[in-house]
Amino acid sequence: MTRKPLRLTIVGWGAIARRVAGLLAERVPQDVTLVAVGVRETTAIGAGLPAGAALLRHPDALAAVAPDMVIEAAGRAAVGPWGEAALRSADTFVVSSTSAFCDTALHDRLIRIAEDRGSRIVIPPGALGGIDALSAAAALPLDEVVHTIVKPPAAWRGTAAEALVVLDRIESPTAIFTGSARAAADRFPQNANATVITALAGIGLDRTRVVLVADPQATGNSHRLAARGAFGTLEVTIENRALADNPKSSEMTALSLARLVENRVRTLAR
Ligand SMILES: NC(=O)C1=CN([C@@H]2O[C@H](COP(=O)(O)OP(=O)(O)OC[C@H]3O[C@@H](n4cnc5c(N)ncnc54)[C@H](O)[C@@H]3O)[C@@H](O)[C@H]2O)C=CC1
Ligand SMILES: O=C([O-])CC(=O)C(=O)O
Repeated sequence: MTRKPLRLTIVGWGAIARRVAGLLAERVPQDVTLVAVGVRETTAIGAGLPAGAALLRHPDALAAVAPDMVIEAAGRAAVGPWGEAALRSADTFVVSSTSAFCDTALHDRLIRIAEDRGSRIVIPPGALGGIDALSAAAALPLDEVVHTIVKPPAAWRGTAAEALVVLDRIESPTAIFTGSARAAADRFPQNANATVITALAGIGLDRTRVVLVADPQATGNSHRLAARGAFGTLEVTIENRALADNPKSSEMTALSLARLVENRVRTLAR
């Protein structure tokens, strides 16, 4: 029996969205159709929108394209409106801007809609490695989870870090934040989404400890997860290359999203 191509919509058309669309077009062209791209009403779209993909300027337009899966790769503000519409019209809503889940009311509202409609919210591993192990380990008590993110100063430009340190002048690794995952993702929504992934997989937003570091010697974005509990201990470090179009976001985030979609259409998921 032949499977019908997966009808995919991506919300956002920035560094991650374009990379994911490119990877899927290259790797599984027959199995996935990008039926639409969701943008803000004010967004000017340059060249590069795949042929046949509709441009949606409002979440209400989602129902008409009948997607199977909607991937958000836009920003924290997009998760609520696009998520509500996606969970009503698609079976799966995949969230990249996971900092949105610091808002408990939003989290609960999306869960309620998903339960009502029989749809699912999926949190991909994003920029991280080892999330599968942390999530499995959380079936037993966890004592401690620490997530350290190290990025070059350029990745912290345009964020709350600028009020704390003079990014152009730092000469050695400098901690710009230490605290909970909730506070990290709230203050650094463009740079600390991954801490929410860790928190949701492990011991939650308030118990997960986070350290954010600006390092003038760093050439990419590194994430170190350290966890201790009844399962044993875990230490995973990933040194990610940043995406060419956005130094704040890692290439791995796009690769991981492409894998998630490919696994949905592959006979052997891996
Ligand atoms: N979960 C994870 O591990 C990671 C998550 N991220 C997050 O993923 C998101 C996308 O990242 P990038 O592609 O690198 O960012 P980007 O800035 O390159 O692209 C975002 C695009 O979304 C559009 N956009 C913004 N708000 C929108 C809205 N309300 N509705 C529709 N479109 C909107 C922008 O115009 C832009 O084209 C960001 O929130 C980023 O912080 C990034 C890296 C890792
Ligand atoms: O988690 C985020 O917001 C982005 C990040 O650190 C990465 O892509 O390495």
